[in-house]
Amino acid sequence: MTSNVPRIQPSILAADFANIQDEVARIRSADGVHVDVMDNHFVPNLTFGPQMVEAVQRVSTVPLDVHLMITDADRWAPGYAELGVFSVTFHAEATNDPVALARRIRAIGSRASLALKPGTAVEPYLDLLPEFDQVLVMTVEPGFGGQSFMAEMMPKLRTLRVAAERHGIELWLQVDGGIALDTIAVAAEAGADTFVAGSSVYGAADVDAAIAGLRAAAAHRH
Ligand SMILES: O=C(CO)[C@@H](O)[C@H](O)COP(=O)(O)O
Ligand SMILES: [Fe+2]
Repeated sequence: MTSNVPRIQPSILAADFANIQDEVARIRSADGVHVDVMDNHFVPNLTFGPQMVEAVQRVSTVPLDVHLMITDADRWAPGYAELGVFSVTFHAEATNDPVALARRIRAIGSRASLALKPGTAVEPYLDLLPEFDQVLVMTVEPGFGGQSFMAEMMPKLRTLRVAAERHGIELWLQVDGGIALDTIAVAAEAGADTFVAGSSVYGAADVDAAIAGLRAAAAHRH
């Protein structure tokens, strides 16, 4: 995945599941593909498991950014790293030991990413940031695409950006939920550099134009 910012990662949650190979090919101009794994327990929705992630990995020309919305991440997340995906995101609310899990994911060879639900404070994690490659600040309640962007999450991004600079680390700051042309600049200005976009990309008539438009709107603020 390019380390050039801003990075745009369309979410295949908004794609046509009956046509997934073409849907993944359609976003080849993006910086990655975001794959939302949901288990009907951590969130009230059910999507894919490792078999589907492996299939997407086989046909994708862009790196896979796997977002695990599952309980018991300590048990299941390493298996996704073993598929060879670029990045594995697990939720802070779903692990007993985020540092140990991040170390396992990194040792297997994927980037380790920590996600925070809207109600989860960022402060307890600030001293641990060097253990992670990315932090995902959710800007909707996880579970569904097509929800409204929560601008009140922006202080978390600012806090994370300052803390990453204090640590002197290259931490990717990802936002997920309601990212569109009218919200991406706000998130970029608050410090995000990596943007998940489901409906605003897959719902567009011209997917390449949507990706380019998002990139331009976010770049404006960097
Ligand atoms: O993780 C999630 C939802 O829980 C996301 O990745 C959604 O897929 C984003 O969809 P949009 O809000 O961009 O439509
Ligand atoms: Fe997601």
